[in-house]
Amino acid sequence: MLEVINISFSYEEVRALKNVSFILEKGKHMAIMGESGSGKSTLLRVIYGLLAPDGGQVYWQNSQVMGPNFQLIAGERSMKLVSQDLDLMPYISVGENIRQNLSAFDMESHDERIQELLSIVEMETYIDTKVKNLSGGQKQRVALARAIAQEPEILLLDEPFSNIDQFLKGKLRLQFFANLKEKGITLITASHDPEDVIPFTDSILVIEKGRILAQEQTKILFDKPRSRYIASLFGYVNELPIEILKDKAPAEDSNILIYPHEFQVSENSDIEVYVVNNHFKGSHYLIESIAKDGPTIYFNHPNAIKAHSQISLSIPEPLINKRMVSKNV
Ligand SMILES: Nc1ncnc2c1ncn2[C@@H]1O[C@H](COP(=O)(O)OP(=O)(O)OP(=O)(O)O)[C@@H](O)[C@H]1O
Repeated sequence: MLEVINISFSYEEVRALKNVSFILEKGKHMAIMGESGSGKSTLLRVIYGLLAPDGGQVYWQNSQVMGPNFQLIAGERSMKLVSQDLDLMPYISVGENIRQNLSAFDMESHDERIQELLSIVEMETYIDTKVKNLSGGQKQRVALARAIAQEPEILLLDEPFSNIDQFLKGKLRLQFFANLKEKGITLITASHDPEDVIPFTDSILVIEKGRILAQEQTKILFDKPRSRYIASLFGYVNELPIEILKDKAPAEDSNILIYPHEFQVSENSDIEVYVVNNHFKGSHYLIESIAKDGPTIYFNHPNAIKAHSQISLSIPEPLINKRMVSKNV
């Protein structure tokens, strides 16, 4: 079990982490999500032992992770961090970069293991290529393979797929995360891309301005987000005044959060909108519209809808109660 207890950290003027606490069970996969600058990378660096916190402690399997002031080589040995700067050696080959992270024992099995690791990230054909000649996405894939060369107990990933193209990303994520689960490796992934994490994590830790807003199972967080900030981590969300539901509106001074795919187009319903624009999304259109009483509403529809058309939208009843948020959040 990883225990992060009351961690605070400042970079001179900036208080990057404020009283951060959470627990992660061994073998579980968790994402840290939050806007740019919210403290995700800093938190990973404190957990790994690269930064010494101003206050608080980190424990892995009941022993304390000692920070840089207590170790000759910074970084906890049972963990691996793949940071945004990747930390590869540019002038040696892909294969040799990985070999550097394999154990000094069992040397006869190294070639086989390097092949196996490169196949997980689909880089077998680059084994002899110097790292300096790779693209940004290819370097990320080598860094991922290198990080699991000697199966760490915890893997910490900072925006691990940010430079990898869409063609490969889907398959790579499936293969890579499935491999970690199979090996029982505990995982923390910092990301602001919902596609990177939602299908692959057991839970999400939401962070804003260095404070934890929520730690919840992924599906629960999506179904019942407590604020627009949290819902926005899953993609675009509409925040509408509850009065838009007319006589169905509960007598509360709240807003309601609705994702674009949740609206239903139905005749004579409460929300009448005029279509402004259509945005093609591949499997559907995202329709931009304006409600009669003012707010802009985005909803999904299988087809494009003519601009200026009048459409009636409804919100499924079960969503109404669980999506109300205070107007001040
Ligand atoms: N080396 C540094 N010196 C001073 N301030 C820093 C340093 N690194 C980060 N910060 C500040 O600390 C805060 C948290 O930064 P951090 O990099 O942890 O955020 P993040 O959530 O990982 O952002 P991103 O998603 O853009 O990578 C930000 O306000 C940032 O400007």
